[in-house]
Amino acid sequence: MGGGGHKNYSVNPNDYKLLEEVGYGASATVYRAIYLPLNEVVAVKCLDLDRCNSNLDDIRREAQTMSLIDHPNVIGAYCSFVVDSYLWVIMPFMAEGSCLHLMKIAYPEGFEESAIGSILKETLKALEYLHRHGHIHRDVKAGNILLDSNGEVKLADFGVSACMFDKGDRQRSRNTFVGTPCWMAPEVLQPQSGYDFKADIWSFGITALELAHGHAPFSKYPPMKVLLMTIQNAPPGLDYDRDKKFSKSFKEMVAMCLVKDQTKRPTAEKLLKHSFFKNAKPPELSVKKLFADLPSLWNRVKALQLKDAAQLALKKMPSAEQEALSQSQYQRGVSAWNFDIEDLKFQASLVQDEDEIQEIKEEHGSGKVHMKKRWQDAYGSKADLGSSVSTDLIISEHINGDEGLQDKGQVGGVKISESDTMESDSQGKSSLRKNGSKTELPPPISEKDSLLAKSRPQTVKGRQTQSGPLMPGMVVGQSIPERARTSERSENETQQPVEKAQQVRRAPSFSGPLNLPNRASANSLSAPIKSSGGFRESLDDKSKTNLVQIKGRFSVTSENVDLVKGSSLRKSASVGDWIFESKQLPTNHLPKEIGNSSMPASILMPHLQNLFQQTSIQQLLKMGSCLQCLAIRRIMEMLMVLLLKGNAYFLQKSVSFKLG
Ligand SMILES: Nc1ncnc2c1ncn2[C@@H]1O[C@H](COP(=O)(O)OP(=O)(O)OP(=O)(O)O)[C@@H](O)[C@H]1O
Repeated sequence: MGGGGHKNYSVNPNDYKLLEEVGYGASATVYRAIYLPLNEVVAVKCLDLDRCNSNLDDIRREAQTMSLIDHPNVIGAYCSFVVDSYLWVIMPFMAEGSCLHLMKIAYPEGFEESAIGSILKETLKALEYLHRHGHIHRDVKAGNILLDSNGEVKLADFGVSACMFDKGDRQRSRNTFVGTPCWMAPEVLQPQSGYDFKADIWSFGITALELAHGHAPFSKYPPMKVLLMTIQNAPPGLDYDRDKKFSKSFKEMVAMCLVKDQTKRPTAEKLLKHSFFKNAKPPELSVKKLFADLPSLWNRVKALQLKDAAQLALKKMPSAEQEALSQSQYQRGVSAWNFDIEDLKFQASLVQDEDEIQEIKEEHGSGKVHMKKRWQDAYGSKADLGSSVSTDLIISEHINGDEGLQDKGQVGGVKISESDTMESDSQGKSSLRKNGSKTELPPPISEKDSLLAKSRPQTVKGRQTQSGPLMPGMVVGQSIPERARTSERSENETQQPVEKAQQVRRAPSFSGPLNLPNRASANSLSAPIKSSGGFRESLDDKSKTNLVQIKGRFSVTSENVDLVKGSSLRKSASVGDWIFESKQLPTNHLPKEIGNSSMPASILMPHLQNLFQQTSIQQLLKMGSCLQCLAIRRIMEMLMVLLLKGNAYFLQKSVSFKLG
């Protein structure tokens, strides 16, 4: 397979010894591992096929695409094969993980410009390569830019993401509205506009801001609000007071990428010639030093998990483990959360009148302090990492050589070794450094340890099924298509052993309302809502007539769907996707009783849904209509009243926005 140079990597899972977990995404867990025949460290991404929204053909096609990728700045796969219900993707191990992880752990306010320049230049080379070969990455973000200890930079998640496989007919037939707006170009969000590789240039510009600030613009807002802001507001840029430190050429480069008219955005090739990149330092000079004093990747990951677990534990809300986690994750702009009252409040506030939008525009443009304050309120400042013992768990030397934090179970049928780690954490430090300043870190406390233990997957012996690689021309084991095609089966059905082993992290379900991984996930701490990834094929069949929009990560339709009844806004099977489902109802007006808050929510809900449905998102987005906004807002307020009265129905349901 591609990306592997001339070495051969076997498709036998027993040839890979899984070591520490180094990353966790919407649908996959990534392990550092040893490829035993060569005694070589590799990364193994265990992609949960049950959480993929794709059939095996899509997966195989993507695997074929991957096999053709060969560029030093694009991470390829050595090989891939199926183990139980997991697709294992074997790839080079990037010892410093993603830029997102690095920022979360040590640079919450972003990197310095020289490092940003180097990282972006390497990423842009990757994009130039992909675009030249006719590919759109569609998921450019700091979380998908991986770093190696020598400063090497690689763009990841091309063709391996579960969501990348989620495309084509299946996507269409679901009539869904999927994705996250933060990195998305306006044309991707807007119906009928279509998009091309220039969408990656927009995302690249957003990623530049993400690296500069530690977060993507608007990332504290709920998806719909971000969507509106992306479309209606002036493009974000480096115009805050805090951005004075950045060079003119950096600002100019970002502004070139973040032009709403895609035709006016430069190509990757042209952008590479910009002075900002011409003057960029080699990554070994500017990137390598970023992690010089940091603990090993897996210990950073553990620290992030601990931090999230601690926050979860300290949430006061009763019986709300997931809810609490969702809150915490939501505030961090992550890929998954549950809708509860607070979330609904957020959602309610996302529909703004023009005054509000104007206020945000001004706020954004002028970089007023309270924007920053709000950001800090939501995310915490850099001091979060170490300042609050009660709420934040931090890396400390105690994490190194810790008390069994590693999984000692089996994943995908192969035992994860604790003792066979290739290198001990000799780099472990008792403090973290951020931009030269040190943050002293308290030791973990027992409560946190116990939380972590709780979040560990159970040790379950998994069945080993080596089913062959997903390679061009190769036949995948017979059981796999069946498995892949039944990926939406009920969770009540018999689970595979591996699923059981990981069920603690599999709260996202196919059958229920929006859920969260009820495990502190280092990745989900910071990862934005996962895009569905994959290429949306151009729509040429008649079935698209009800589609409001499908290209890109968003697919908005007005067509009736009968997916998960009663749960209309939920995560897709791959956790990070938002799905706004549409369900036809008689086009009656709201009943008179709608103002009566004693009316059962179960009765009221369909009418609310219907009303939402009547409000075309397309029109809403295009018009930015005050009237519609106000109408929706009013409905949301009524919904709030009901919710606040403790209607359990709503508390357990994902809120439904019928916008299609
Ligand atoms: N080759 C690798 N070497 C080291 N770490 C990796 C590698 N690939 C992925 N990771 C880590 O694992 C994390 C999750 O991987 P990945 O993003 O591919 O999974 P995902 O399910 O697609 O996640 P997401 O939902 O964030 O896109 C990454 O953010 C990164 O930190």
